[in-house]
Parts: sequence; C-alpha cells; structure tokens
Amino acid sequence: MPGMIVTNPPKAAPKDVEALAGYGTATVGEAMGRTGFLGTHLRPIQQGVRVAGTAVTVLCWPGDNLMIHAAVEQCGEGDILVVTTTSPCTDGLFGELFATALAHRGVRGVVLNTGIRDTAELRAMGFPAWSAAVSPQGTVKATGGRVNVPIVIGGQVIHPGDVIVADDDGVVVVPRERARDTAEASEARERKEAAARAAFLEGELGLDRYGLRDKLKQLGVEYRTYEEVES
Ligand SMILES: O=C([O-])CC(=O)C(=O)O
Ligand SMILES: [Mg+2]
Repeated sequence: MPGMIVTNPPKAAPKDVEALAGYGTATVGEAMGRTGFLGTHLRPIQQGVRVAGTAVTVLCWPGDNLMIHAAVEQCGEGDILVVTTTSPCTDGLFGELFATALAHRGVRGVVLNTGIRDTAELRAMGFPAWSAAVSPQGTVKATGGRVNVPIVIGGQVIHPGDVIVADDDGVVVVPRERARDTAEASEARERKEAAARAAFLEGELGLDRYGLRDKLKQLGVEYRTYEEVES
C-alpha cells in the first residue's frame, strides 16, 4: 500500500474539547441523538479515567505499525491517537515505548481498533488506552498506510480533528462541526439528569416523572402498583 500523510488538518476548537471533557460518553452520545459510539469491542486497559482530545487518525496494515511511527510526528498537545487496520488484526501494534513518545508530545491517550501490549507499564505510567484486544504479539514496520485521513471504526466515520471522548464505558466520536452544539446539549442533559436524580432520591418513580403510566396503558400492559399489591 503506497499511502499518504496529511499534516495539520483542521481541528475542533480547544475550548469545545475542554467543554466536552466534562461529560462522560453516555451523556455525549445521548446529546448527539445516540450516535457516535465506536462499539463495545473497544475496552479501556485502566479504570476511572475519562479523556477528551482531537483525533489523529492512522490506517495501518495488519501486523504492521510503521504508520504509527509516522503518526507520532503529527501528534501534538491535546490530541488522541486513533488507529485502525485495513483488515481485522489483534496483534500488539502499540505499547509503552509509543506511549512514552506520545506523552512527551502532550497526547492524551490512544484508541486502537487492534491490539495493545505492555498494559501494566501503560497503567503504571498513566497513559490512557482503549483497544479491541490485548496481545503481546509483535509486529513489523514494512508497509505504507495513511495518517490523518477519515477512518471507520464500529460503523462510525472518524475525521482527523474530530473530538474523541473516552471513559470506562467506551469511546465516542463527536464530529468537529458538532463539538460546540454537543457540549451545550450535554450540559442540558446533565442538568436534566441532576433534577431526576434529586427526585429519585426523594422516592419519585420514573413511571410518574416521565409520564410512562399512560404509555403502559396505551400498550395494553396490565399491572398493579406496588401499593395495590401490598394493600
Ligand atoms: O514497539 C512496538 O512494536 C510496540 C511496543 O511494544 C511499544 O511501543 O512499546
Ligand atoms: Mg513495548
């Protein structure tokens, strides 16, 4: 594969990325109309870490991490490296040496639609990572590929410069043009959930808060309330 490296693609504005960093993937995905989720196969190697950053995208040949080396040079402060392969691959394309180089450049984490290795070292150094597999299997540096072109993971298109939000639940992509609106919609959703949480703490039911008793009736669902059963 010949390949290409795009330098300096347009990126989401840092203040929109910072705003999105305040919300989890569930909130951000809901705020985008339940879109943007990259799939349940991408799991974090750590727990309790949430990051947001701008995507530097990489398309590698399976079992070959040459283009990750090329991509490191394109990465800077506030970026998240997002890697996929031209056909399915679980080999350990990425590990602590790459993470060391990326951390030095201010990169916030990595998302790999392939394998990762050195996971204990990565956790110890606090470099956040999400991957489709954990594998010690080594790779070669032999084949061209692409950096900073649109890639697809889990049916979602990721353009370079889009916002990646990742936490314990998984990874979500927010298109660059939607970053500000999505941050605003996320804020509104958090406020709504805070009000619901306060009501649930007082014992209110979702059935009443969301007007779902009528829905059950419409659907012909027969039921008795807890109080009716108890009496
Ligand atoms: O060097 C590699 O091929 C991947 C790796 O283990 C590292 O980055 O530490
Ligand atoms: Mg290594």
